Amino acid sequence: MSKFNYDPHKTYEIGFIGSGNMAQAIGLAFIKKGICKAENLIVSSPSENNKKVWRDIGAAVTTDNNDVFCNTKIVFLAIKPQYFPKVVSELYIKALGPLNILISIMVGIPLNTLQEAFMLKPSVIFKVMPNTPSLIQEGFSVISYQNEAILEEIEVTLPKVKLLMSAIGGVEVIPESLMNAAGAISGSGPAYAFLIIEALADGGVKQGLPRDLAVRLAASAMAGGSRMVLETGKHTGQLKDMVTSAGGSTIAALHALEKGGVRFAMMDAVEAATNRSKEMGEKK
Ligand SMILES: NC(=O)C1=CN([C@@H]2O[C@H](COP(=O)(O)OP(=O)(O)OC[C@H]3O[C@@H](n4cnc5c(N)ncnc54)[C@H](O)[C@@H]3O)[C@@H](O)[C@H]2O)C=CC1
Ligand SMILES: O=C(O)[C@@H]1CCC=N1
Repeated sequence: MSKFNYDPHKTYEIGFIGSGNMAQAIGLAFIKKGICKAENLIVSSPSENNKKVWRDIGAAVTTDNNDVFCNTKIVFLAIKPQYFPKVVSELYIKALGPLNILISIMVGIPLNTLQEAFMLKPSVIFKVMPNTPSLIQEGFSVISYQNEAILEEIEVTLPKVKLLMSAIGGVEVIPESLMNAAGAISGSGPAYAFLIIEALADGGVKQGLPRDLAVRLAASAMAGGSRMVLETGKHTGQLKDMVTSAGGSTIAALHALEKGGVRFAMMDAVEAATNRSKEMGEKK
């Protein structure tokens, strides 16, 4: 077992079981926003991959998940859902230390599966679907908790979870029944945006634009359009009509997009991600 900066006698504020892309997007943002000092943050994963960034900022790094689970107040489960059964089987569930909030960001894994595995008070376990723009504090997290949670207890823990996630972007508490569909848009959505930006840039390159200019133009148009939806509150159709001059260039492009089935494809994408999320949460 390799450990770096790890103090077995210390209680850590925030910990991640799994130190990969999403853990980094959240954890590094917490440190950048001053939510948690690096020395009070601990991560674990079996391999030495993606550990350098954590060492470089001075976080505690270990290969033993129990160093996180048994010594940390707020623990994020940031492993792939496929690894969850093995990970939880190796945790000292009964040797509970200072843990007072457990946040699963694993797509698909339902709250009742987490409850059965950890047997914690329902007000301790949360399911959160964040996204990678959290890294630049432009994320969005949907949050759900167990219906069985006692109101007085959830009124203590839920605000802490909302405060954490709101430090790195927007937050919304929703019923667990909506989490798969919500994650299909907000969790996976950044990947859809990157694909669209890449495709628009390809179109620009085909018309003679330098690649880097085409990418910047595409990304700015997507970012600006998104900000207009979020900040004006206008209907997307109204905003689209503000761009689409009669007989102009935009309507010609929109015609091509509709002919290419872009709307159909985007709806299919959300359905595919929702179904895959449900599938990953099903007990094997
Ligand atoms: N990447 C994203 O945009 C989002 C990811 N998520 C969820 O976050 C979780 C992690 O996803 P990513 O960060 O993208 O994957 P990743 O592959 O980048 O990171 C997974 C981490 O888990 C570690 N790991 C593997 N086996 C382990 C074990 N037995 N014990 C401890 N750590 C172990 C790996 O070494 C790696 O550090 C997944 O459940 C995913 O559904 C949720 C929302 C968005
Ligand atoms: O692709 C995945 O499974 C994860 C969950 C949402 C974004 N990435």
